[in-house]
Amino acid sequence: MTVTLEVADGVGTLRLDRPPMNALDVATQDRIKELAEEAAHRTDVRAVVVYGGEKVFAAGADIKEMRAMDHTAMILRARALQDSFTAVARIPKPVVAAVTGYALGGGCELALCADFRVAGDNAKLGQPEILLGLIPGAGGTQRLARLIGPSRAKDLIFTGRQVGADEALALGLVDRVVPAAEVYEQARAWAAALARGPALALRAAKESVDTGLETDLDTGLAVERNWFAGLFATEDRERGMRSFVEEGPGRAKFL
Ligand SMILES: CCCCCCCCCCCCC/C=C/C(=O)SCCNC(=O)CCNC(=O)[C@H](O)C(C)(C)COP(=O)(O)OP(=O)(O)OC[C@H]1O[C@@H](n2cnc3c(N)ncnc32)[C@H](O)[C@@H]1OP(=O)(O)O
Repeated sequence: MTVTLEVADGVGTLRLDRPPMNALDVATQDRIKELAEEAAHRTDVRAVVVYGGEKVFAAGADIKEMRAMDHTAMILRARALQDSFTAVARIPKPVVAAVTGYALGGGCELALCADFRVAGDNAKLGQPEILLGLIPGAGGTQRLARLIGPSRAKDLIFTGRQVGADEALALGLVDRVVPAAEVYEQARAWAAALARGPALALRAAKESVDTGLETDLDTGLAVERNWFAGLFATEDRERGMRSFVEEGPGRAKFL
């Protein structure tokens, strides 16, 4: 199986395993969607790590498979591909991408669907589709521009160039750079800390920020206030405020 979901201590690891470069063929794309939806619904999954293994995150869509495709096949396939990655982006829980080695094309687009990206110091990210006469087709033109800004996104998409970990950090494309051997450990620790947090409040925060990026300010403010008011009905809110009042400054933290 090219993609698995391993769950332990509240963290679900969505693991790509299609040697040598985790090229994302149709079967892998469809499996990512299935497991992202599973992770979204499982109550024993409170945070997710997307991981490609020690050597590579994913070198993109499977060029050898794509080469055999014609325009009509791609018209039929393109939406399913976007939906596969959107399923990851729509997981209503914190998602951390553990980026080792290459995250190119669809690989970078998959990492963009996470809330956070931890990159190894040898990581290389980019959207090289232009070198194939294409553009990103799995959400990259939208998510990359939203994350790092339109001109920086256009630089990477127009040129197809790869950026190393330090430049990716400076661009805001990744959030943390760690020694390559520690990527999964650090990403999982981050996810595990978030998994200890108030699940509904985390879901509310993610949905409010993400919806706000996709709509007008009034609608975004409406989403925020509905979630804010709704959270007053939760035990986490009771517990959090009680802890502050009764325990003072040393009150419990989850991060
Ligand atoms: C009927 C339906 C059919 C549907 C089919 C398609 C579905 C829809 C898909 C739509 C996707 C749209 C959005 C995404 C687009 C893309 O991602 S386009 C691809 C972007 N990625 C790239 O351009 C990277 C290509 N790879 C490289 O540049 C290099 O391989 C590398 C990553 C820089 C590593 O170089 P190096 O270390 O020198 O290793 P190599 O020898 O090049 O590679 C090792 C083997 O891995 C194979 N490989 C690498 N990348 C891919 C890939 N993307 N697809 C397929 N295979 C890949 C490479 O061929 C080598 O294989 P072997 O020679 O057999 O060892």
